[in-house]
Amino acid sequence: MTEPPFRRVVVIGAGLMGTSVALALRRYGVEVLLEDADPGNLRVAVSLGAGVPVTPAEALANNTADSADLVVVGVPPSALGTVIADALTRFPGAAVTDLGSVKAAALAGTRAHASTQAGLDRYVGGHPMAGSEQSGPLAARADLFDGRAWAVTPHADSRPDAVAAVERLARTCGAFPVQLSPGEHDEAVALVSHLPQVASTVVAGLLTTAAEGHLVLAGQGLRDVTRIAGGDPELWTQILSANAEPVARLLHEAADNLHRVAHTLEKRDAAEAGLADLRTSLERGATGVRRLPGKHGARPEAFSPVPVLLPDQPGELARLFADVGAAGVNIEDVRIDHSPNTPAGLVELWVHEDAVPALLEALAHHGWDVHG
Ligand SMILES: NC(=O)C1=CN([C@@H]2O[C@H](COP(=O)(O)OP(=O)(O)OC[C@H]3O[C@@H](n4cnc5c(N)ncnc54)[C@H](O)[C@@H]3O)[C@@H](O)[C@H]2O)C=CC1
Ligand SMILES: O=C(O)C(=O)Cc1ccc(O)cc1
Repeated sequence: MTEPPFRRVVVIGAGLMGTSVALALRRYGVEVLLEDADPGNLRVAVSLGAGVPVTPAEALANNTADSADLVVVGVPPSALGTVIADALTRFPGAAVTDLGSVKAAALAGTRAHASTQAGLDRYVGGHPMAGSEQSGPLAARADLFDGRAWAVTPHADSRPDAVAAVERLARTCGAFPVQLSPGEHDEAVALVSHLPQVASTVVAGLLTTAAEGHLVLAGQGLRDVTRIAGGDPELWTQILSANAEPVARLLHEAADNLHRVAHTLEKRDAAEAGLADLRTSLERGATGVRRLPGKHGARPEAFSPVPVLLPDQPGELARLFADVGAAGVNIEDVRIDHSPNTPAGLVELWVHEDAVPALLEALAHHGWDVHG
């Protein structure tokens, strides 16, 4: 049997993220010790098979301090500085990383709380770019990070072996590491994570006053745009306030763009030029979305959607996948639009452009209702 990638890893904070990391490591037989301030969360994480529970006192008594090679801190942003600094003291032989969404503030908090700056060279920030709008260990998944980016953010004094350990953690969890400075990371996530969160929240907020009868019309587009608005308000208050300046700058820019669109719509009778402005805004959005990388951070590929009507009966999705697989067509992505009160769902199979003719033929052969 091949050697596990780590001997022993301590995860502090066994919520959604910490427990997902622990479950991902357990797949490779890594020994995982779990700590959490909330005994209920700790119990759930242990019952899911994420690792062995320890209290800080037990960790010391068991000599864990000497034998852990890595400590992963998965606590909320406001607790990161104290918990990382404490871990550097308690585990003098280990590299220490965290999963926090904002990196400059985590580093500053660690510096402020560290009893000695000497151990700081074992700290390397980390941020898996995967998660969910849910929190707590019950929502954890071993495959949460598969194919996702994982930001690794060394500071000027980070040791190369600590950086290597964090990159190994990312790869072991199925992600691909992307190295950035803490400041560069915070600028990047302001755009790719924090601005979308606020935009989703603002749109979803408008739904609170909508008439019930109007909400029945909601389709997949609205659900796509508002899913992340369901995230924990306390967690997001901490994330956004820790990255306030870059996020506020982008929000002002987005607000200017929204004002321009609103203004154009109000003046639409005035001139064709107004419509041209509107078209330009819509085209800019379409151009932006095409810039998003595809699977594993690769250049976006030419995938096409093939919508199939799926009867709402047990086993239909499995039958559809089996028919597609038998035709030798690889499904790159799947979206399911299931409107309430309908006896069927719409499944969008995203496949390589070249595979579309073979897929259509196979679907017709097996009697599937291809939509549109
Ligand atoms: N939720 C998400 O989708 C993502 C979250 N993150 C980051 O991951 C970190 C954890 O977030 P989640 O797992 O979503 O939160 P969570 O609320 O599911 O888990 C946090 C856990 O930390 C524990 N905890 C709090 N203070 C502690 C302390 N002082 N010592 C030990 N345990 C403590 C809590 O009891 C809880 O079990 C945050 O820093 C967040 O910014 C990063 C990427 C995605
Ligand atoms: O649910 C999703 O799709 C997310 O994007 C979750 C998420 C939340 C916070 C992060 O710092 C990173 C990812």
